[in-house]
Amino acid sequence: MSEAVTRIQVGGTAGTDPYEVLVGRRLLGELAGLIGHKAKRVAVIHPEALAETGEALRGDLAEQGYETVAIQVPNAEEAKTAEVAAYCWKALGQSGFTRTDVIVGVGGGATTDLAGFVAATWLRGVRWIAIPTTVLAMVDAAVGGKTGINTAEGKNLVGAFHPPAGVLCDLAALESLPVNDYVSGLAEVIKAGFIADPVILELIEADPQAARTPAGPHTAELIERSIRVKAEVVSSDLKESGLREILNYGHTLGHAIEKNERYKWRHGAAVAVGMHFAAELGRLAGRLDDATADRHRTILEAVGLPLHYRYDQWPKLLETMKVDKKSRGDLLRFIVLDGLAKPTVLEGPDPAVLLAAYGEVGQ
Ligand SMILES: NC(=O)c1ccc[n+]([C@@H]2O[C@H](COP(=O)([O-])OP(=O)(O)OC[C@H]3O[C@@H](n4cnc5c(N)ncnc54)[C@H](O)[C@@H]3O)[C@@H](O)[C@H]2O)c1
Ligand SMILES: O=C(O)C(=O)C[C@@H](O)[C@H](O)[C@H](O)COP(=O)(O)O
Ligand SMILES: [Zn+2]
Repeated sequence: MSEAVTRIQVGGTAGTDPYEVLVGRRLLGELAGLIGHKAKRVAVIHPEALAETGEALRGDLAEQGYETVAIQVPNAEEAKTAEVAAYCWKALGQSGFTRTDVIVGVGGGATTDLAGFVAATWLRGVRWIAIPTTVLAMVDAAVGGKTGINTAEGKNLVGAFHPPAGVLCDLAALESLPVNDYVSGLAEVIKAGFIADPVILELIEADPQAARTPAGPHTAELIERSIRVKAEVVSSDLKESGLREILNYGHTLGHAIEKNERYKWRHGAAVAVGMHFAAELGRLAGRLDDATADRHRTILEAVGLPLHYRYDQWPKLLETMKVDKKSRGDLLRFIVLDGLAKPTVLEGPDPAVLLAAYGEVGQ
C-alpha cells in the first residue's frame, strides 16, 4: 500500500513559476518528471556524509538515460564558500552542462543553499531540484529560493533568489540524521510556530522529547505545518520586499553568532539563541507580553536548544549585526513579536534596550 504524499504549492503569483514541495516517503519516482525531457545532463551535488545516497541517485539517473555527474562537497557550512562554488562550476564546465540541464541538490540546508546558488549562477541560471535531508532543509532552506554562500565578513552575504523546480522531502532521510542536527532544525520549526502557527508550539509542548526524534507522533505534521508557513510567506514576497522579513525572526543575532563562531555552530542553535534575544527585545521594547516571551525559553530549552551565548562578545556581535541584510544605512532592524503570531519590525531600538536584552542572553 502506498503512503500518502502531501503536496504544498509555492509561488505561481506575481510572475513567479509555481512549484511543489512533496512530503512523504519513497518520492524518488517523482524526480524524472521534475527533471523533464529537455535535460540531457544531471549534476547531483551532495555532502560527504551522503556519499552513498548521492552515488545511488546518480546511478539511478544514469540508468534512466541521463549523462550524470556527482559533485561531492564538504559537510555543513564548509560547503558554503566561493571556493566550493568554483569547484562545482568547474565540474559543470567539464561535463558540458548547458541551459537545459538540471542540478539536483541532496543534503542539508548548507548543501541546498550551495546547489541552488550554483544553479542560479551557472549560465545565469539553470533549473534545480532540492532533495532536503534534514528537518531544517525540509521546513526552510530548500523552500523559497534563497540561495547563497558565506564570506569571511558574514553569513549568506553572496547569493541570489532562484527558486527550485520542485522539492522532495523524503521523511525516511531523517532516520540517519544525528540528534543534534535534528534538534537544530526544530529551531526553524519553533520559529514558524511563534511567527505564524501556534499549533506547532502546542504539538511540541505536548511531548518535547518525542519532538526530538523522527519517530515522534507529530513529525510529519510539524514539518508540513512549517513548510506551509514558509510557502505562504515566500509566495507573496519572493524577494523580501516586506513580509518575507518575518522569516528572519531570531536571525539578526543568530547570524552574528554563527560568524563569531566561524560557522562551526549549527544554524538552528544560533537561531535559538537569537529568538531568545528577540523575545527579550520585544518584551523590553514594550511589544511582547511576559507569557509569550517566557514561552520562548521554555520550549527552546525543552527540546534541548541553547538559550545563551558569551556575554563578553556583545560588542563584536553588535558590529556584525550592523551589516545584517535587514539594516538600512545605520538603522538596525529586528523582527520582534507584538504578540503570539504577530511579527513586526522594530527599527533603531535604543542601544540601552539592546544591551539589556542581551543581558538576559549573555553568560
Ligand atoms: N535558504 C534558506 O532559506 C535557508 C533557510 C534556513 C537555513 N538555511 C541554511 O541552512 C544551513 C543549515 O542547514 P542544516 O541545519 O540542514 O545543516 P547542514 O546542511 O549543515 O547539515 C548538517 C549536517 O548533517 C549532514 N547531513 C545532512 N543530511 C543528513 C542525513 N539525512 N543523515 C546524516 N547526515 C546528514 C550534513 O552533511 C552536515 O554534516 C545554514 O547554512 C543556513 O544558513 C537556509
Ligand atoms: O527564507 C527566508 O527569507 C529566511 O529568512 C529564512 C531563514 O531561516 C534562513 O536562515 C535564511 O537563509 C536567512 O536569510 P538571510 O537573507 O538573512 O541570509
Ligand atoms: Zn534560518
